[in-house]
Amino acid sequence: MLIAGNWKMNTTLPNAQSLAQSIATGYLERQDTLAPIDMLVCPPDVNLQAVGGELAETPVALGGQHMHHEDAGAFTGEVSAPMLKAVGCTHVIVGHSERRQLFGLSDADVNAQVKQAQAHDLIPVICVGETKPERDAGNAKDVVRTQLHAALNGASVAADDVIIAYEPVWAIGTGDSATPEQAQEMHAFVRSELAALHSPEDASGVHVLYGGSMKPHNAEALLGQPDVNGGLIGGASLTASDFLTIAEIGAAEVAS
Ligand SMILES: O=C[C@H](O)COP(=O)(O)O
Repeated sequence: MLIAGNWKMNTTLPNAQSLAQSIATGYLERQDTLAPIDMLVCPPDVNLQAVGGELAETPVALGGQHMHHEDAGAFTGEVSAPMLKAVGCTHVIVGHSERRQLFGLSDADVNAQVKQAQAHDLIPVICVGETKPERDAGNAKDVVRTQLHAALNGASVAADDVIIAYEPVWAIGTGDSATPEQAQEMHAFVRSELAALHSPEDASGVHVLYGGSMKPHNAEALLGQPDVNGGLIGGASLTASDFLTIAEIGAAEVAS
């Protein structure tokens, strides 16, 4: 079980420090409860180092939200895997739908970034998911299959090397999450595709996270699905109490 927060383009430095302090304090108060699960936060790049400092006494991991597939060079505005590593990141989100839709990220870009992350011992959290028209047309699984196969072409699918996040685009930031049944159906499909691509052994160990309006009120039902191994949480990760409540729900699921 991995509970991950994607802060997106939110938090100035003081806000990020304050949020991270609250998460650290809350984590330490609940550490016996939360010990069985993994946690990750992905703040804006400019706040990574400060957030890492605030979380230093906890096992909460640090991740980037995006990165370029080259080590360095004339790529104004981008960050690289070595830069993320140097500030303490262990993970990086790759292929978020907002990067795909708003910044033109292609499947080929996602693939290059996945391989670059793995080459630098960063675990890519690969986001896949369909739009509403694609779901309504009955194409959701085809879209996810295409994104998944493209992202993982030539990459490692060992459980320690990759995380998949199923994020239906229509559920992101809308308050309209997938139903637990919809999530389970797609997560099982993702796992079957991973098994076909590589091996059932690898596929069974890969974390497949759900993202899209996961909140304290719906986390139990979503995290209770057998193929849902955690959440990639946007809005609710910006409130420490909500993020920690979801983590507690995840821990309870592990314990049950
Ligand atoms: O990366 C996180 C997802 O886009 C979910 O965001 P959300 O929880 O605000 O819907």
